Amino acid sequence: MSKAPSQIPADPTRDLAFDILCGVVEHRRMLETTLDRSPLTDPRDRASAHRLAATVLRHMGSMTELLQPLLRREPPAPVRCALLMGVAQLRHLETPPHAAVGTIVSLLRRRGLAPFAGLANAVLRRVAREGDSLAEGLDPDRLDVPPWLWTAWGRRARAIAAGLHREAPLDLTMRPGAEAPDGGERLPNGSLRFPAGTRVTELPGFETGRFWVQDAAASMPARLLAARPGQSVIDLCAAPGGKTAQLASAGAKVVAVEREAARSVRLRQNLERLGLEVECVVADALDWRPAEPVDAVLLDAPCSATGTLRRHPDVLWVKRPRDVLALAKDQDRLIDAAGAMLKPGGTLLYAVCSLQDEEGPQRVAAACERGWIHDPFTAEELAGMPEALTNAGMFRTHPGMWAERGGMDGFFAARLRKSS
Ligand SMILES: C[S@@+](CC[C@H](N)C(=O)[O-])C[C@H]1O[C@@H](n2cnc3c(N)ncnc32)[C@H](O)[C@@H]1O
Repeated sequence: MSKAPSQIPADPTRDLAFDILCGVVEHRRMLETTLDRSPLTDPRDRASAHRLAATVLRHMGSMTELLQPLLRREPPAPVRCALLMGVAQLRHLETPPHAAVGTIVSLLRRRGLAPFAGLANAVLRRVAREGDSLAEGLDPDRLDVPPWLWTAWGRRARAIAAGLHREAPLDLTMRPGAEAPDGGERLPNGSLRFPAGTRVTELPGFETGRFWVQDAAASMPARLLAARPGQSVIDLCAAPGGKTAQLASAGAKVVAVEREAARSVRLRQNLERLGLEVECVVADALDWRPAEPVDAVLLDAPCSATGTLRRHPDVLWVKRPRDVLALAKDQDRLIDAAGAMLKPGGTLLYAVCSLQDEEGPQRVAAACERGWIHDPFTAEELAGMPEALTNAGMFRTHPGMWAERGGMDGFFAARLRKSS
């Protein structure tokens, strides 16, 4: 007999994970957007919901394939999301089978999908019993990446996919001269690495601003700009401020330009915690211009963010090829806006957290056709991360690099000079 709704146990964590997944699958809504809108306040519940949803998104292709022989017809999208949550609990999150099945059956009843509760019960029990044989012969690396991305990544695809299946560690950038918290691994590029799941706010020195969170690869563009004390630098597209903090703590006079007012508040809060003085401007970098042209601009341009898929696996299923093309056009416009802020001969450090050729090497080639001069990075400049130096003197990483150390985000950077 089916239970009356009042008898169904509440489970806000799984409800939120379900909402996140339906948002991604049905509306191409980013995970953070649903999380931001959720009324759930308990940080542990939010973290659990995030973990469950992210696990589904990381393994979505292979888990969908595993379910295929167990379904006679295609279930509605929300039911598929619930089934995937069940499979993730059984196969990737070590939830005991009775809880993995029971929680999904309850979820379907709570969410007005009671007619599918029997199906979920039968299908998930089979996955619990026969999951290993059902998974035999599947290629998770290939299946968990949408075909357009697999093709675009070419020879890097398998290594990137393997990186996607690992949870990202926590990397910190230290303020110059600050004492490092115990227990971290010092990486060759200078970042400090802690295991995945480490809570940054609990590390000694967080409140007093001795460090900030920044993936090892993400710390490289500002390191490569090598700002000098007193040098005027504009940081375009600045929030939440990891690169601004690097430039300011190197002693540069930094103006940080951010278009979104809410993100600019976060930028200011982060800089305040770090005790760094920076002029923060809320403006569109396409229109804003400094009073005087400057020596250097760092442009960390908005992009598809495919380089961050270890932390944001929703990117895989939300972004489309046409998004990459639109973002690439925006990047051309931002590069030329940066040109209008620079002195003749000034330096532009263009960076994106993208793995796509269209956002990266192709933008540099297009900029050179418009009169910019590409100034290659040298092996000495990239001594801390030599594997990231491309033959053309650009900086490029992907999540499969440094696999034995826990990987890194995908980033691209190149140095351009404004013609004199
Ligand atoms: C990739 S994030 C920047 C990350 C940041 N540089 C850091 O290291 O912490 C891109 C940022 O650019 C901002 N943005 C996008 N388009 C912009 C524009 N035209 N002008 C200024 N900021 C923009 C977004 O709001 C977002 O905060």
